[in-house]
Amino acid sequence: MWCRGTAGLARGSPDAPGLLAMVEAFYGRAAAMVEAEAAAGVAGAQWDRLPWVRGLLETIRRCSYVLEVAFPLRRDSGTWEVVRGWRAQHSQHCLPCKGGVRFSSSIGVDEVKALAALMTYKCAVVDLPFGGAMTGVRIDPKKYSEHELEKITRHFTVEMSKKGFIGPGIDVLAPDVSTGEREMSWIADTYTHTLGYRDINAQACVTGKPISQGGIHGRHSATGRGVLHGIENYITNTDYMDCIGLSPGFPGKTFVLQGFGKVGRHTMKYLHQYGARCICVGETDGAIYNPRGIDPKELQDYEQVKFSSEGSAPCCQAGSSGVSCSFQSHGTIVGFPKAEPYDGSILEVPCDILIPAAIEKQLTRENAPRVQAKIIAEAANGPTTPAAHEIFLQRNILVIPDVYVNAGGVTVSFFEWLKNLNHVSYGRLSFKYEWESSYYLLQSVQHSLEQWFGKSRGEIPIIPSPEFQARVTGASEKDIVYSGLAYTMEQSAKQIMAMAARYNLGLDQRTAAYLCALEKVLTVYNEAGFTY
Ligand SMILES: NC(=O)C1=CN([C@@H]2O[C@H](COP(=O)(O)OP(=O)(O)OC[C@H]3O[C@@H](n4cnc5c(N)ncnc54)[C@H](OP(=O)(O)O)[C@@H]3O)[C@@H](O)[C@H]2O)C=CC1
Ligand SMILES: O=C(O)CCC(=O)C(=O)O
Repeated sequence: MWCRGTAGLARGSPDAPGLLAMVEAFYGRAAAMVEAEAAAGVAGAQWDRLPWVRGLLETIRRCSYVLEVAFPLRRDSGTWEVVRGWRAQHSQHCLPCKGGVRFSSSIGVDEVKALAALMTYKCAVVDLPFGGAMTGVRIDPKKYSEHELEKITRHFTVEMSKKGFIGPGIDVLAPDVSTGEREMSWIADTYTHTLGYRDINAQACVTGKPISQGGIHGRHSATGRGVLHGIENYITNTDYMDCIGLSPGFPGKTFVLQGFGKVGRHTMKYLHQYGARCICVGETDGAIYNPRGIDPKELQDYEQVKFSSEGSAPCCQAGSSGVSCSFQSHGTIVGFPKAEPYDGSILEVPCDILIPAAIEKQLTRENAPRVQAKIIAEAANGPTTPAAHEIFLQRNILVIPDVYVNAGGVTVSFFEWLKNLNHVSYGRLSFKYEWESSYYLLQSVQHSLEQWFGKSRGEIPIIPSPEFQARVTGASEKDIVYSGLAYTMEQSAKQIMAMAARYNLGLDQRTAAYLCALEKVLTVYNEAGFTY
């Protein structure tokens, strides 16, 4: 295979200042490549084909709807303030739209539009029947009490309900930065008791819920597990590893993680389980380094120290579900005793795999030349600017793009949504039947052997292998979810790699992933038609 594709390098791209400009630059590159081939493939008069395809591509690029909300909040202190937020529905080529809810003091309408567009492309890459959406609420959640956060979440949900920006068939929300099960639970409860009260599927208006509210086993860890599989599909591919000069497989590889939140901590756990060694973790308030490796469980335990009855440290936030909390927390990785504090830029630490799992625009024209990893797995959305993307291509660094590698979360959200629409958990109807089928199968093998060979030496024992035994007795909803997730990530990796080969893109997997997404969305628009 070609390590350095000719197509990707030909077009330079300015280092886009904003996330929206970045996503549009990546989109524009893929759109320009697909245009001619797409025009050749559509029906209609020769002269009309290119304008038609260009019209479709421009329609896909633009965000379809944005709801801007401003509402008053009475603080616990008795003062008032106005909270602002947005829900963007980037594309309705498939319904419902799907995407997370972010609480951040730096979010604005353009970031929300960009993140919604990424959701459209991501869902298409992993073949989920959703358009893309995103919510941003401009608050610093650390400055609000739980009671205030609940009021904000519920108020925002009501506003979205009134305007058709939430509903199981319209627009389905999910966790993102600084939101989790607790907020999803408030959203589900608010919607089902207001606009959704006559809808038996109302719970499916949001995913990432606690199990008691219709959540699914495995959603917590889904994005991290998806990142594991996303990297696995490349790191076990000898062609790609030869290109970047890395031996295949996880064992012995080192990695650096930025962001020890919901996505980062699970990514760290799985990579560690698969034999890779985390040597550096960075958070907003500091970083830690240990070249011999940092144990993910020990780090998590340090961050969330078990509650001691006399203790007085603040209660943890992670996994918050509204129920009383049984942990005390350092609330930080800083001070972890089995690592040194690290003062430099963690993105530049020598390692095999760099995993930005925090926020956007971390890898830029400025620091990209100093990155020393061979693989960058974009667990976060939009961590790499277009200029950095070009630098990584030139430096033969493999970037596994966000629209593929962090799609595990939304994939399992899809499974949760289906579970809610089906009103039954995965496997409930079939587990016992399958167990009995396996039992009867073994029994009939035993009887057949005994009929053939006789029973002179007693019954012929049939001993299931541990793997078979575990499969028939130990299957759970989580097993089914994990297997569906692994399958999805594997299929999509194959599609992206095939696309990269078709367009001679070499290591430019981002453009290949965008091309996969574009082809699929284009097909929907082309076959459905898109104007009145
Ligand atoms: N949750 C999900 O299912 C999915 C999330 N993503 C993406 O993954 C990323 C992380 O999301 P998620 O884990 O859910 O969010 P969380 O809020 O759970 O965690 C984010 C973590 O990153 C830390 N952080 C923020 N800024 C920086 C920084 N500049 N340097 C180092 N650490 C930083 C935060 O610390 P602090 O709290 O102190 O600011 C926090 O610990 C986002 O880009 C999100 O869009 C992608 C797919 C799915
Ligand atoms: O599960 C979802 O719908 C969205 C998850 C998410 O935040 C993302 O994929 O960026």
